[in-house]
Amino acid sequence: MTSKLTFVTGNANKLKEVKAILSKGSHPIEIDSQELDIPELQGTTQEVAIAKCKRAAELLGGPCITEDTALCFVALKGLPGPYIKHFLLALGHDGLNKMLDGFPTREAWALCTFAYSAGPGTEPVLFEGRTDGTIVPARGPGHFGWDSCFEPLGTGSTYAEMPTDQKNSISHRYKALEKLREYLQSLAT
Ligand SMILES: O=c1[nH]c(=O)c2ncn([C@@H]3O[C@H](COP(=O)(O)OP(=O)(O)OP(=O)(O)O)[C@@H](O)[C@H]3O)c2[nH]1
Ligand SMILES: [Mg+2]
Repeated sequence: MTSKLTFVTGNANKLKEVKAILSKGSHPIEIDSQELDIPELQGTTQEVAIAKCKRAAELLGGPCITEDTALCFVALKGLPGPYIKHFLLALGHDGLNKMLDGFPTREAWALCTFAYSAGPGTEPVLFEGRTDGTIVPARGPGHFGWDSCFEPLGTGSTYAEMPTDQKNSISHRYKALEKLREYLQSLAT
C-alpha cells in the first residue's frame, strides 16, 4: 500500500489500538487519521457502518476506513449493540451490570465492524470481528469505555486488566482488522 490509509474516527483509544495492530504482522499497514463529525444512523451494525463510511469518503473525497463497535448482551437479544456509547454515558459500568440483574445470563459479545471505502460513490466493504465474554463488575483501569466490565471467555481477566498486546491479540478489533488486512493485501497483489 503506497499512500497511507485514512482511518476516520474521533476515538483516540480506538486509533491507538488500530495503529498498534496494523503495524504488526507480515504486511504492516500504516494509517493516518481524520476526525470528522459524522452523524450515526440508527439501524443494524452493518447499516450504521456502511452509512458512516460512505459519508466519511464523501467528506474526505478519497478512500478511507471507519469502525463501529457494538457491545451486545445475550439477555437483551443483542442490545445495547451499536448504541452502547449512549448506554455507557448514561449508566456507567455499574448501570450496565444492573441492566442484567434478573436475567438468566450475563453473557455478551463485543462486535467490531470495519468499513473500507475505495472512495466517494463506491459501496463500502465490511469486515467484522466478534469476541464473546461476560459483563462483570468493573475491574482494571477505566480509561477505555467498557473495557473494565467485559471479561472475554476463558481469560479470567477483563479487557482493561489485560496487557495491551494480549487484548490486541484476541479482541473484536483485532479479528476485524485481520480480515481488513487480508483484503487490502489482495488489492495490492
Ligand atoms: O471498552 C471499550 N473497549 C473497546 O475496545 C471499545 N471500542 C469502542 N468502544 C466504545 O464503544 C462505543 C462505540 O461507539 P463507536 O464505535 O461509535 O465509537 P466512537 O463514537 O467513540 O468513535 P468513532 O465512531 O468516531 O470511531 C464508544 O463509546 C467507544 O468508546 C470501546 N470500549
Ligand atoms: Mg461513533
